[in-house]
Amino acid sequence: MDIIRIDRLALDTVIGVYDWEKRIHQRLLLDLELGWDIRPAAETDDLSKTLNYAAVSERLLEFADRETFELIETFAERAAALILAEFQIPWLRLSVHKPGAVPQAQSVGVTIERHA
Ligand SMILES: Nc1nc2c(c(=O)[nH]1)N=C([C@H](O)[C@@H](O)CO)CN2
Repeated sequence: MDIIRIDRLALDTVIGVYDWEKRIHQRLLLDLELGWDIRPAAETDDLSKTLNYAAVSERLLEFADRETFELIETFAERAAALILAEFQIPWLRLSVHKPGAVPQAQSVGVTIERHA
């Protein structure tokens, strides 16, 4: 299985367990590894035969803009389910980073792997 990557996709969303967090937007950074066979696209040089990373990114930005979350775990699971279902991806690994959540850390986060 080949991998199509999206690195450090920046999203602003309402996320957090504390009351003050429910009144603001905070930045999340996503790393995605999306399982895909890239050979049909490489052989034909045809975008329609591959997974369009721009379309995936746009869908995630829209999702983050419309929804609210408490936990980054919830964000990760729901984002993974959405991408698996809508883009016919067999497998993905998704990391969600929340920069600044712990002042002494560059970021905190979760990583999940899911199959369709
Ligand atoms: N495992 C988690 N721990 C914490 C989360 C979370 O989403 N998952 N969230 C918070 C707060 O929202 C924090 O980010 C505020 O700074 C605390 N722990």
